Amino acid sequence: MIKIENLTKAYKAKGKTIKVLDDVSLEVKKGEVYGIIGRSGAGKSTLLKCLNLLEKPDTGNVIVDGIDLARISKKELRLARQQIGVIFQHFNLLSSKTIFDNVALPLKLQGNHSKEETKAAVDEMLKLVGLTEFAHKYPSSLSGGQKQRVGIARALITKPKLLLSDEATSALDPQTTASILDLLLEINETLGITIVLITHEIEVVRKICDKVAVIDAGKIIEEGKAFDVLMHPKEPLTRKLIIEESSDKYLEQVRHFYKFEKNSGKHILLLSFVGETTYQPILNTIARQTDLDFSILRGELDRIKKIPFGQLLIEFNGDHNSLGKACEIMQDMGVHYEIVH
Ligand SMILES: Nc1ncnc2c1ncn2[C@@H]1O[C@H](COP(=O)(O)OP(=O)(O)OP(=O)(O)O)[C@@H](O)[C@H]1O
Repeated sequence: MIKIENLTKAYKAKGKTIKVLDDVSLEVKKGEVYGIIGRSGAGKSTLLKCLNLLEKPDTGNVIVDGIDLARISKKELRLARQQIGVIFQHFNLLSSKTIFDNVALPLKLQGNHSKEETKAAVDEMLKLVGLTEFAHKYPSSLSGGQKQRVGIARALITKPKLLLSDEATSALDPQTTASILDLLLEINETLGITIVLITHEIEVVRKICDKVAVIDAGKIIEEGKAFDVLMHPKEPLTRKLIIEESSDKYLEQVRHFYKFEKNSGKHILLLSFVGETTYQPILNTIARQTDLDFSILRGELDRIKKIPFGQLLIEFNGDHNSLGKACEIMQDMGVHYEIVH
């Protein structure tokens, strides 16, 4: 669906050249939800804007649905953009227009739809986002989550194949964020629309992304299935994003806490369970087959997209042979473990 090849982009400011995208290549398959995560200033917005040529890359190719957007005429680009919907962090609604007119706007700009067609299309979109009864209200009377629903309806009214999301949930509280992410997932699954989103929140990646790319200083430093990257991050920055913004924070706290008890003879392990292994009686098995005692320091169950996973932070007490045996058992049962201390 999307192929970005060797993209570079630099801005000139005050006589200096700042390289914002540095040889970025990535591929998004049809129907995927693809997340691009990074810290502020990493180049996320610039990369997203290159996907619909709102920013023109200095070099490289932006191929969307087989068309290299950087190498077509303005007229062709206008047509290609009709296949790309965009939603924004601050919704970008027109405050002087009703919800109905905001959603109808892209069709009006296309200029070739009858009043009846437009009404039918807007009604369909408002139903999809659950705002039918808000058609004649104005944006100022809506909550943030409702405004974003209007933004989504407006983005989808031209029936695009691709939806770009520019930090669409960053201005929303956690509960509203969850409902908007659910809506995006429903749209992806029922309408088959490919979604590319940029975010600085690992939670967004965890909830809806199939794939994720981590961007830092204009370079993609890690890329892969969201599940693999979240469970086994390779790069220190990815790990930091996960630890800073998710409940994995406790791992850092434990590292800090146990730093003073180096010779305690205790071993702290973080166990990660994926899919079916989540439901296995691993601790029971270890207790029966080794001389280790254990205490559970912390545990949680969650999902990455739809795959269940669990994490347990365990303090094992016993000799190294027993610990080795426990590690073998975990390996045999498909449980990933990390010796924290
Ligand atoms: N039009 C511009 N002119 C000059 N510099 C720019 C321009 N747009 C972005 N930049 C610079 O490019 C870098 C990347 O900006 P970009 O907005 O792509 O990052 P980001 O990862 O989206 O950050 P944030 O999450 O804070 O929005 C920043 O250093 C920014 O100051």
